Amino acid sequence: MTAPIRVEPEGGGGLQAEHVTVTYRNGHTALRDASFAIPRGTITALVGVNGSGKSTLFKAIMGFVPLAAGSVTVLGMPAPEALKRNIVAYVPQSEDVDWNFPVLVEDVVMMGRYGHMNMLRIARSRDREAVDQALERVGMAAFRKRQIGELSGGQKKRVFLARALAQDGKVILLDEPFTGVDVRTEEAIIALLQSLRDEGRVMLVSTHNLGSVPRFCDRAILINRTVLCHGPTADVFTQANLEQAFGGVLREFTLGGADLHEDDDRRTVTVLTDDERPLVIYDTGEEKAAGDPGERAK
Ligand SMILES: Nc1ncnc2c1ncn2[C@@H]1O[C@H](COP(=O)(O)OP(=O)(O)OP(=O)(O)O)[C@@H](O)[C@H]1O
Repeated sequence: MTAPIRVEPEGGGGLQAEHVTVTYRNGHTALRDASFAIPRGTITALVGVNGSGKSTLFKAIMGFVPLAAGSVTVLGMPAPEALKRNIVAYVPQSEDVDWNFPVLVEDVVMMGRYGHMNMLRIARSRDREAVDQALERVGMAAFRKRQIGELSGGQKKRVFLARALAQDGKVILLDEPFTGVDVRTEEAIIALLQSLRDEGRVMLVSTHNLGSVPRFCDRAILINRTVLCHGPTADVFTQANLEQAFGGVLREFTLGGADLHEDDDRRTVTVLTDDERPLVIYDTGEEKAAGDPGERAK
């Protein structure tokens, strides 16, 4: 793979990683020299093949795994400081959660308030209000007395989103929030993320739903054990960049000519998919000027 890019700091002081390297205890380096910068008030997609280091990046930002090198800056402060101030919320992948743990939905959401409480963790009225509002906002208020393990996959995702809302995270990391959810729930989650963006929060969302990314993400990061390319979605989400990031893993087919038209129309439709919702690229058939391929690896 190509060498990582040099990142110019961008305005807004949102979330910035500089030369981040993560090596697990077994000696495996899952991320090497990964750098990117995301401004405030944006939704950024984190996209890459299985094992490319998406979850590792989230865990590194959250301080769950140590950085072997590099640094992460959150809203202009070092990540450990931002974590101490409860600014970063994390919605983990479903596989990373023990659903058999006997806990009510409202208790899960209250966990988002722990960082705002004292050592005894006694909830005050503002904590309870935050939980109520968060449950309302994700449409799960009616389920608050249910055991978390009794919910469907999409409902569980919404509860964990509510926990992040109750925490009032200014930076929200979501690890595959759309996996296993139906289209309606996906739409509801996207609408929620958009309203959080409009409040000026920073969202980093890992996803395999390539088709949804251009629709709701302002920016994208392509990752494969380092950051290959990052920037505005329109610059990053090109066929060439995605093919580089996914190699042979991506399914791709292009329809044109007699497959698509009964005349000599030169337009084509290309479908790229990582086996979730596909990205569809319409080619007008006109000669394209050489575009700026995002802020990509040189
Ligand atoms: N605790 C760990 N110890 C050692 N290696 C690990 C550990 N967790 C993950 N890895 C390895 O690090 C690499 C990156 O894993 P990671 O979970 O970050 O990938 P991912 O991009 O989130 O993948 P997916 O799309 O499948 O969720 C993989 O090769 C994985 O096997």
